[in-house]
Order: sequence, then C-alpha cells, then structure tokens
Amino acid sequence: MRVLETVRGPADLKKLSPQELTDLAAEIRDVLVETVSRTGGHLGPNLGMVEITLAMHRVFDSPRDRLIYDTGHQTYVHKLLTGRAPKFDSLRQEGGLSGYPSQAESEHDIVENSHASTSLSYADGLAKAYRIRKEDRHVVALIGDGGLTGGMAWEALNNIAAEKDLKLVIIVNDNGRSYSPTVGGLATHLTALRTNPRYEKILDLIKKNLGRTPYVGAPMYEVLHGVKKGLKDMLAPQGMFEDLGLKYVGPVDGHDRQAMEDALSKAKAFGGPVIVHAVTQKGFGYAAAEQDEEDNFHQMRPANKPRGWTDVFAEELVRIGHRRPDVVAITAAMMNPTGINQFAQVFPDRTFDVGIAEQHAVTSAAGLAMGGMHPVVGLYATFLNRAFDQLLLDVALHKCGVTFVLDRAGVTGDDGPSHNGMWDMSIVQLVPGLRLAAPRDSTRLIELLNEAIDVSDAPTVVRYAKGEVFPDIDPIDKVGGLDVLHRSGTDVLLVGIGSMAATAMDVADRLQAQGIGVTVVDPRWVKPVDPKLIELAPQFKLVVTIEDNGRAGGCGVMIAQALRDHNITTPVRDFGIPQQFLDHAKRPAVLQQIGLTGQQIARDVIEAIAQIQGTEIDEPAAGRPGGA
Ligand SMILES: Cc1ncc(C[n+]2csc(CCOP(=O)(O)OP(=O)(O)O)c2C)c(N)n1
Ligand SMILES: CC(=O)[C@@H](O)[C@H](O)COP(=O)(O)O
Ligand SMILES: [Mg+2]
Repeated sequence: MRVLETVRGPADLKKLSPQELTDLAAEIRDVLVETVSRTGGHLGPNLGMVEITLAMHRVFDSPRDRLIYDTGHQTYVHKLLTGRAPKFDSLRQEGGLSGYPSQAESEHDIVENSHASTSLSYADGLAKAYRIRKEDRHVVALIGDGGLTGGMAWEALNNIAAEKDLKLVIIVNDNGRSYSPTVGGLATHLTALRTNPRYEKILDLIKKNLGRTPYVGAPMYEVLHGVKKGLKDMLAPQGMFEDLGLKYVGPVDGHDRQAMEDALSKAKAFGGPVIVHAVTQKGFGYAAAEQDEEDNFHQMRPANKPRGWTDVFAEELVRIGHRRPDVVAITAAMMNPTGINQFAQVFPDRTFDVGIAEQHAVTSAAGLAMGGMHPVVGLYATFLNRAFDQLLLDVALHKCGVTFVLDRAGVTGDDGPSHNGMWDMSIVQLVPGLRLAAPRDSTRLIELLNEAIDVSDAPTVVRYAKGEVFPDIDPIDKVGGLDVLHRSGTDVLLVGIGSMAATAMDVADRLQAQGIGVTVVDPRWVKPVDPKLIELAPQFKLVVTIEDNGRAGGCGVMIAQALRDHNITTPVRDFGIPQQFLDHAKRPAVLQQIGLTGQQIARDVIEAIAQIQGTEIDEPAAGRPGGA
C-alpha cells in the first residue's frame, strides 16, 4: 500500500517515520505529475510545495491552527494531505475538486480568493480575532515571492510588525518566480538573503576542511549544518523584515522537510509574528518543469494551443510599437500570459513588469501618460477590480490617454469564481470619459486596439475572452458606429457585445426560423452608448442585449438607461452573467448553466415577443438565471 493511502488527514502525518515521509513526498510528486498533466492546472507551483506543506501540517494542527495560502494555486498538496486524495482525479473538473481552496470541500480550507497578495491581511485579522477571543491558535500564512510584490502584502506587514504578540507565522515561499522571474527591489533583497556570498564561502570552506578530517569531520559538519541558520543570520545582510521589527528565520531549504519542520517549530515557539524564509524551486523534482524556461509549468499549457486572442493582441502591439514610439507596455507579473512578452522582445526599454501590483501599474501608467507616453496596460479582466480607484481618479480624472487591454474577459471557467472576467464592463461604466471596446473577432480586435491608442485624452479599454479567437464575422452594413451583422426584420434589435456577437447570430437564426425578424448589431465601442442604437430602437418591438459580463451595471443596463433618457419605451431584455460567484467548470458548461447559449436565449426572446404581442407560445421557456 502506498503511504499516501494511509493519510486520511494531517494527524496521520505525525505518525510517519522519516523514511515514510520521504516515500510520501515521492508519491505525492508522482500523483501531481500524472494528474495535473491530464486535468491541467498549476503543476510547477505545487511540485515546489511538497516538503513545505508536509512540514506545515506536521508542526501545526489544522484546522485549529489556520493555514492560509496566498492566491491558493499551490494547495494541491494541502488537499492530498487533508483527505481529498481519493477525489484528486476530479481536480478542476465540473463538480470536482477546485484548483483553489474551497470551504465547501474541507474544514482545512479558508481563503478561496485567487487574487494574490491577500493572505497576510487575512492572517492579521484572524490572529487578532484569536487574541481577543483568547483562543490559543496559530495562524500560518504562506505567501510566494511574487505575492510579496503586491502592495496589500506590505500594508499587512506594516501592521503585523507592530503586533508583537500575534501568534502568526508567515512562510515566504521564495522560488524566485511569479510566472517569470520575480522583479523589483524585493526580489533582489530576497536573493541577497538567499545567496549571501560571505555566508556561502565560509560554509564551503568549513565543508571542505571538515570533509578532509576523517571520523570527526563529517559529524562536525552536520552539527554546523544544524547551526547553519544561525550562521546565515549572523552573516547575511540585515533583512528588511528584521528592520521592520519582524523576527526572521532563514533562509531555509524548502525542500528539506526536516529543516522546514525545525524552522516552523522554532517560529511556532516564538509566540509572536515570525517570517520563515523558505527557498524552493518551482517544479522541483520533475525535470521537465524544472527546465521549462517560460514558467516552470506554472500553469499547464496545452501542447498545440490554437491561435488565441492573446496572440492577435501580442502581434498587433508589436506592429503598433514600430509606428508609435510613444507607446509603452505595462504588465503586472504576467508578461507571457498577456502576450506583452512579444513587445518586450522588440522594445525592452518600453516594457515594464511591475510585479503583482495592478494598482501601481495603473497609476504609474497615469504618470507615463502625463509624461507624454501612451501606455498599454495588459491585465486579466478580473485583476482590474483591484485597481478601480486608480483607473477612476488617477487616470480618468486627469484625462490620461491610457489603453487597458483586458484578457480573459467573461467566463473563464476553470479557475473558479474569482477568475471570471465578469466585473470589468460594470466597473468601467462608472468612469467618466472612459471609452470601452469589445471586439467580436481578431479583425475587430486589431481595428479597435488601433483606434484606442489614438485616444489621448481619456482611458480606453479593449476586452476579450480567454482562449481561441472566434472566426471573423464580417458586417453586411454599417449604421453609424454599428456593424450590422444580420438583417431579417424589425421585431428584435439584437445587440451582440464582444464575444457574444457569435451567440447573437445563433439566436437570430433560431428566431428567424420562428418567423421573428431580427437585426443583429455589434456596437464595437460599447461605452458610450452609440447614438445610432438610440435612433434605431423605436423601430423595433424589443431590444435584446447579450454580453459576457455580469448583468449588474453591464452594457445592457447602460443601453436601457440611455433609451429611457431619450424617452424611448421599446422594452429591453438584457442577457448576461447572473450576479453570482460561479463554481469552476469549463466555459461552455458554465454558459449552459447560466442560460447564455443561443438556444436558451432564443427561447426566452420568443417568450418575450409573445408576451408583447399578447400571443400564446407552444412551450413556455423554463426560467433561467441568465435571461432573467
Ligand atoms: C492580483 C493578481 N494578479 C495576478 C495574478 C495571476 N497570478 C497567479 S499566480 C501568479 C504568480 C504568483 O507567484 P508567487 O506568489 O511567487 O507564487 P508561486 O507560483 O511562485 O508559488 C500570478 C501573477 C493573481 N492571481 N492575482
Ligand atoms: C492562478 C492564476 O491567477 C493564473 O495562473 C490562472 O490560473 C490563470 O490561468 P490562465 O492564464 O490559464 O487563464
Ligand atoms: Mg514564486
């Protein structure tokens, strides 16, 4: 029987011998490689977390002691050790294990949000609560070197450093990478702590000399190895953590389970905030991941990935860069995933990776614009949430010409509720002067990106979905700023927004088959509302909008408001993502669940038209969230 099969929870770990623990680590790595290669997910980060997670669960008593993981993408080992090994095959599958912590899955899980740099704030709050309630519990927060480049982490550290009696252990999992190598002064400092030349030289000297002394030498070196941390503390440059007033333990070899347990036990005994600096390698123990230059298999990439929206953007941005020397690109630690790496290869001096620091990225972009540049900020749509105030009052208030390119907009699916790009078109509606574009295909993405960077007195946003780019849908006509995509009558004016234009075409065909005349338009620029839409609406019985964004404050709501503002009474049905947190599943499955497929929308529209005409329909549509 495999050791892993004997581990039904953390308590079982404490009974294992050193050899069994070594065997267990190897078994876990085999399971990770075999499963994640099939299901997709974060293989690299989790291969780097095997010994650390074992040590965490052997030194602390989860769930009495709370274990918090920053971003949460590195919790597969935690899941395997907390009773979920039998279900691990269902990772990231619909109805299966989430790729992130899930309170519904286990009492050992607490933070579900996959947005980085939040763990220390949760830990600060939790530890204060236990102190007030006089509960003798530890809080352990694991944060990566990438997570530490986020501003929230430093806000939290500033507070934690002042609370000398918080039972809080912070493990910095320092593998030197976010996706790509971690950037900035912090990364440099962590490297200094990790590889202090004086320390390494002295240690090598001791190792060499002692190694030559028979019998006594080797054991003596082991003794020194045990005091290695002390040596390191003494020789390493005073860390900023200690300058902050935080107790610092390390650097510790994060793949040496015993060393990690010793360090965590020391930290636990301290009884106040302690930072344990663990040095690991992303992808450790699996050569293909260790040698993967791009991102050490941070996120499994399909072998033959089809041409996607990101590729179209990446190539066009390089073309723009050649003709517009004022254009610069900014990424928040996601150079490759956003496609900005191609611009960086050609224009390295005009590319800025600011770390996982979206707020800084946006306000720095405002500064760059004030200085005469035209920044293009590449983010995942969901991560713009974090920089709303900066967009509103640093960029838009000053009428800065900054272009935001939001990838992974709409339902992304696999990465769970906090990764869907379902809030961006709602929050940008609130920004005065901002212009929002939603391309339906690659031709429109290229057009709209070029139109956006020509706007120099307001923020512009271009947003598109995850994955494969949709086939071009050429317009049959143009009316003002509207592309007319289908024309079979004036019962329904169907506004297909961005990637949902293809769905709108499907709906139009289904309605036409039922004798309902439809005109499908794509506004391309969805904010401000195109005056032509307002002019056309009275000619129709019903206006229908379809968007891959939350319905609350979405484009549909804004179009309905614009019609009301012009005293137009044509009713509007807005279809979008219901304002819910959506469980992980593949995108098509989620769209089906929320009623955002052509068939479901067509059925709702037929019902609506029947109500308007006062006629009966054969089979009333079953109620569904997306069309409500
Ligand atoms: C606010 C935010 N921006 C970007 C991301 C995308 N992202 C996911 S994991 C990751 C890198 C995390 O690096 P690190 O914290 O060092 O953890 P590691 O993967 O190295 O273990 C990034 C940038 C995110 N989850 N949250
Ligand atoms: C954890 C994280 O934020 C990303 O790694 C996330 O998994 C996005 O994955 P994609 O790049 O595949 O959309
Ligand atoms: Mg890292």
